[in-house]
Amino acid sequence: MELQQLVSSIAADVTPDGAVADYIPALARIDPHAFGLAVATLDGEVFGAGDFETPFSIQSISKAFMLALALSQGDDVWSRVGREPSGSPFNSLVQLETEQGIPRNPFINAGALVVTDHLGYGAADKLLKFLRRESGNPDVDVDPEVAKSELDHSDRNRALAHFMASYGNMRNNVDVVLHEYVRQCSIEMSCADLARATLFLARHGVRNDGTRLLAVSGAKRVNAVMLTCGTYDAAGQFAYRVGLPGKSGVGGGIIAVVPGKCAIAVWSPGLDARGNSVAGLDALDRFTTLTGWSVF
Ligand SMILES: NC(=O)CC[C@H](N)C(=O)O
Repeated sequence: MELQQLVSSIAADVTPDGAVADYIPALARIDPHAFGLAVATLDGEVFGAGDFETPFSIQSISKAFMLALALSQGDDVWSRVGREPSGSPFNSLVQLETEQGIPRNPFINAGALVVTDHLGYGAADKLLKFLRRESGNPDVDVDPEVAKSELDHSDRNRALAHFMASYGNMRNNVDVVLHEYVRQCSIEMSCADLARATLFLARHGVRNDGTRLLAVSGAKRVNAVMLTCGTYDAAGQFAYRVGLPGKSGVGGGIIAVVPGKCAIAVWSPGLDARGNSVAGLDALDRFTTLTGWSVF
């Protein structure tokens, strides 16, 4: 089947379900029935269906790009954050105390706060610049309303950051780190933008302009951490059903990578209990089952 036909038939077959994230009030207003799917092939061509051009809040999908940016500067971030699945919710505090303020991985909130701190002041602007270039969309930007809403409801993330600071694992002021973090999470992109922006991970580290962000081994590592940790305490289920490196966000988006072939972005705001898009997971499951494209 042609890719366009495949993407359209998956979009026609899935049924949006689940509950919209409401702990960030600005996200609670999104239509839970929206659904978009885009597949970008290595040459940058995009096949999309449904609401694939509608911008949405990328939330924790930003964590995958932030890790890539941090690793493009070297490996030293690994002295401050682990790379094991947490088996705990994305905003959990419990492991931090027994593990002396070193978060399990860069894709739970604690880990992403450390990566943000590692990149320091201007981290969100650096990410924005990268995403605009890779997506080819100069209008990619932060939604200020979501950023404010998130900052106004950031007690949990603030607690995580202060707790890590107490172990000496925060270099910058917690307010600065939180400001950078909520801006990254509040970036709005469409599935088409995200699929194009994720292509460097399918191209073993090579950006859309042919330059390299990461060495082959660096891209392998980001993909590996996405596979094992990208969907929090559902990473086992995601690997089982989808069989690809993936990263989700509570805005209802998920990116996934087929190394050497394509990047996929799917969006449907209804979430399951672990904070992953119900229809997004279903669509990716169908995609890898129908194409046989998986890392296994
Ligand atoms: N899983 C997510 O997408 C969580 C991101 C969200 N901005 C938070 O910090 O809680």
